[in-house]
Amino acid sequence: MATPKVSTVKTLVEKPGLTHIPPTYAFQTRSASDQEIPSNEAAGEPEGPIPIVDFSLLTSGTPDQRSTIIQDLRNICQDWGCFMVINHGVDESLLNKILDGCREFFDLEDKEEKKEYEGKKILDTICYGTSTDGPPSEALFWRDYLRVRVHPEFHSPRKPAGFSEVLAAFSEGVRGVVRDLLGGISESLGLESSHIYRALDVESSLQLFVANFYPPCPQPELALGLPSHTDPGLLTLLMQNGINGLQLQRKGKWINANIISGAFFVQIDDHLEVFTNGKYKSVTHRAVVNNKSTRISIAVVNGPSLDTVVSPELELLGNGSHTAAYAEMKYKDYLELRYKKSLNGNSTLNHIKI
Ligand SMILES: O=C(O)CCC(=O)C(=O)O
Ligand SMILES: [Fe+2]
Repeated sequence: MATPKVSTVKTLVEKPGLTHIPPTYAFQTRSASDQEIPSNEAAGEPEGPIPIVDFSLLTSGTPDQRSTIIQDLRNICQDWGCFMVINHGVDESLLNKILDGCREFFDLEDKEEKKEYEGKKILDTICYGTSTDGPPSEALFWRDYLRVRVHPEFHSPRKPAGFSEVLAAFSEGVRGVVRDLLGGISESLGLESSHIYRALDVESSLQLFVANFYPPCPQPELALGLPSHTDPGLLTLLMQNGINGLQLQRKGKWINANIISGAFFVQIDDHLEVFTNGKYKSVTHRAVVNNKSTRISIAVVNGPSLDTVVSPELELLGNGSHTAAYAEMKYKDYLELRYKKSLNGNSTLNHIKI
């Protein structure tokens, strides 16, 4: 059956005099798990601010500083599953250029370049769309997006001019940060620094670049930008245009992730949860919207290679004294399974939990 075309939220807000959201975007149609905690109520920071990791101490600190940061990473990954990374070495001007480039992409006339990338599937190279990227559902989300496969082969939309060079430099910079973070995380688990990188073929990592565009919404308390979900990869690095809207589920509450300007917000994803046999859990998150400013976020989902079969690492199972809590699965098959379902609430991880 052909997918009915749904207009983007950008087109919707450009119509003059929009004071109410169309009923298909209304929160009441959401699953019970999203309704339990309405979008802006109960959001706060009950456990103190999100931890901050100084990346420069991991890469060029003294041995003492490095071992402290690795111990911090162990505690943070176990307790929070997410943190902000400062001093990551990716040039601030590059971060600004990629944000500007994404805004220009969303500003292209719909009839031009963007049309070519509509309605594609998860493993297609470039996809532009609205709402979530699973199968069409009755409820819609206040979000347009561009998703591009940038590694192991690099792809890019042809427009806007110069975007491709910026995207290549940005995704390479992110891969460098991911490599060193995975090194620190490996050590935090008592493994050799290069262990995760080698075991999960991160050299050929599937790296997905996702730009999310959330225009002002006239009734933000009734709509959501993205529903509750976890990301499928190993680590997601996220940045934004200075407008907050990301929320994390922590100890049964939604809390606001107020991201420091210029920092990367790092999340543990499903496949680090599998690899660590649940010691480090992937973070459930969602995006709320506001009625004042357009929010753009960029989430880079860094995975193993598509052909890597991921299973709980034997060395972390204590030589057989713990049993594996997740079944093994090829990353490619996991992605296909995940994008067959609608995003709302249910984690794909539940399919492989033993
Ligand atoms: O916009 C955000 O803050 C969240 C984006 C996100 O979760 C995603 O793209 O997977
Ligand atoms: Fe996400």
